[in-house]
Amino acid sequence: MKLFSREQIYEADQQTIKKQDITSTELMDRAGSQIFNWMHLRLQGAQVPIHVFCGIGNNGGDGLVLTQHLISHGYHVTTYIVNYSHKRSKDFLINYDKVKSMTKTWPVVLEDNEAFPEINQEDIIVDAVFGIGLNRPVPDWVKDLFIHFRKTKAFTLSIDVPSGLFLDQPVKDEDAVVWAGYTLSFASPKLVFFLPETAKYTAQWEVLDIGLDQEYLMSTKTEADLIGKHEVLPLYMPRDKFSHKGTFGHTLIIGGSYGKIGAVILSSRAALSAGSGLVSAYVPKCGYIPLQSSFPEAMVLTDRDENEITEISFDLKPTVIGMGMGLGTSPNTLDAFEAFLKNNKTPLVIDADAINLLSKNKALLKLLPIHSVLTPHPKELERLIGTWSDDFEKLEKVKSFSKKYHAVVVIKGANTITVFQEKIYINTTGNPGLATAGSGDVLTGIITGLIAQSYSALAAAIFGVYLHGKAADITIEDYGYQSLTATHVIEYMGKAYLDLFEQPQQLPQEEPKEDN
Ligand SMILES: NC(=O)C1=CN([C@@H]2O[C@H](COP(=O)(O)OP(=O)(O)OC[C@H]3O[C@@H](n4cnc5c(N)ncnc54)[C@H](OP(=O)(O)O)[C@@H]3O)[C@@H](O)[C@H]2O)[C@@H](O)CC1
Ligand SMILES: Nc1ncnc2c1ncn2[C@@H]1O[C@H](COP(=O)(O)OP(=O)(O)O)[C@@H](O)[C@H]1O
Ligand SMILES: [K+]
Repeated sequence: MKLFSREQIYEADQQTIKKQDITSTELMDRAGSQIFNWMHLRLQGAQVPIHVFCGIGNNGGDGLVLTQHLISHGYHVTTYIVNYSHKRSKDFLINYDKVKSMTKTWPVVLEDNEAFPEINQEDIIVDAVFGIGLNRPVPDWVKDLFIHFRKTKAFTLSIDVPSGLFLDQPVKDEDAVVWAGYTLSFASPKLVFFLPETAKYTAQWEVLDIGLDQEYLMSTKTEADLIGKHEVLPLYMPRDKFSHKGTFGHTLIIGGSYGKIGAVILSSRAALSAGSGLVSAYVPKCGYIPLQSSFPEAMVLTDRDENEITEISFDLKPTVIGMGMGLGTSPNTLDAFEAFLKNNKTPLVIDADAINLLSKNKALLKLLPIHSVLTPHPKELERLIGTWSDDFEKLEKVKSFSKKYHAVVVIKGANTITVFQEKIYINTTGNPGLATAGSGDVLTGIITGLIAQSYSALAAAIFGVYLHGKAADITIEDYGYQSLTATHVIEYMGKAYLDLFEQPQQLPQEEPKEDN
């Protein structure tokens, strides 16, 4: 799913109005009516007090359309105008007059220095104060209103975006944003719903279809895409009947040190579960027996040293190499890594201590083959690119890094983000069960195993992150969050693949009645 920017959404509005020959008021009607339908389906006329807070722009206008439907369907609704400016939008005014003409109880106008209405925890707040038009910090008294919302603990439904949340700037004051229980967004969810610092402002979100011009939406390229099943299915490569293990490449996993051989076992097993034809592991001597005995499918090569990698030399031609898991960062290992990079031409997936070695010796970055995949968690990323002041700066820095080194960067986290040059891909699978030792090693193995099967580096990163998260999502159905282990993720990879082709469940249909 594309994540449109603010400018693109305004453009989609304009194109829709032009091509469908409708007025902006009609478009607002669609938006407000969709919000109403969503609420009506759930409330079914329940007499819970609903407080609709409308700003003076088009977000407020959406709120006023909603209000009209709520009133005409007999809901217990109170409408407030949050009067932060006198520059009211045309469609706001049209709907303001409509509300006034249909009820004797006119909207309550809230100004600075006025008491806020009493709201109980069981009530519903609809937040239509600011939408995507927010362009400067919210006035102090409006911030106080948002704090009031939070204190009531009432369920808060935000229209389009939680008010006070900028689409392209960090939040400087978390009290100046509405903390939504649910956000109903138009055109697309917004990038900020997925970034670590701003995701918390809406517990859940949903996109409502307001019939925007399909041609514009389809043909417009976005800076960010949300990755779900629909997006990864076209990446999937089916297997030919006459294929053999050589068809699916040879993965080499390089890593491990005394006490950290498990990381290599996890990555190697994950590469095989992802579908790599052959898997070899290159480890210090102490890793030989653990690998051979726990993972019979792998071939094992060893360093001359017992405890750490001191020289990377092997007599095989891998399709791709995944490296860094459990590697350590000793001077001997650094020397081996540098010597290896100077001669290596094989595609690389780089994780953990291999990232740390690169971070300490930035000159080595130039030795990476193009389209290397790096899979840092936030701490590793910080070592690699330096600190950032907010998520937006982080993304910009990663984009620059990706362009400079022609690398694919996988920023691991709750919504793992893959960055390649100017474009970012936000993953939707995965869960907190993955916050467990070794799950990152598994991810590196999966991505490496996909490249072995001739997926491009970018496709392997996007698809690998998706499958890893999906396997974890299926695992928790059996094990719950706490008991999920990295090994489970490997074992559930098959189910993650099968899930790609599972049809959505259909409600059982009634049998046709037989005529007597
Ligand atoms: N396709 C779609 O998605 C559709 C979208 N629609 C809806 O339109 C919404 C966008 O509406 P919008 O452009 O009128 O802006 P909105 O957010 O209501 O703000 C109002 C005005 O407030 C001002 N302002 C800004 N910051 C301020 C501040 N801190 N303190 C004080 N004032 C401030 C600023 O005006 P300014 O004063 O800068 O001239 C701004 O224009 C969108 O989110 C969605 O709900 C649907 O109706 C149709 C289809
Ligand atoms: N809360 C979470 N939600 C979803 N995925 C998560 C969460 N926490 C961690 N993960 C995923 O788990 C993996 C952890 O990787 P990493 O920190 O390298 O672990 P390790 O070094 O133990 O292997 C990453 O793929 C990350 O995206
Ligand atoms: K809003």
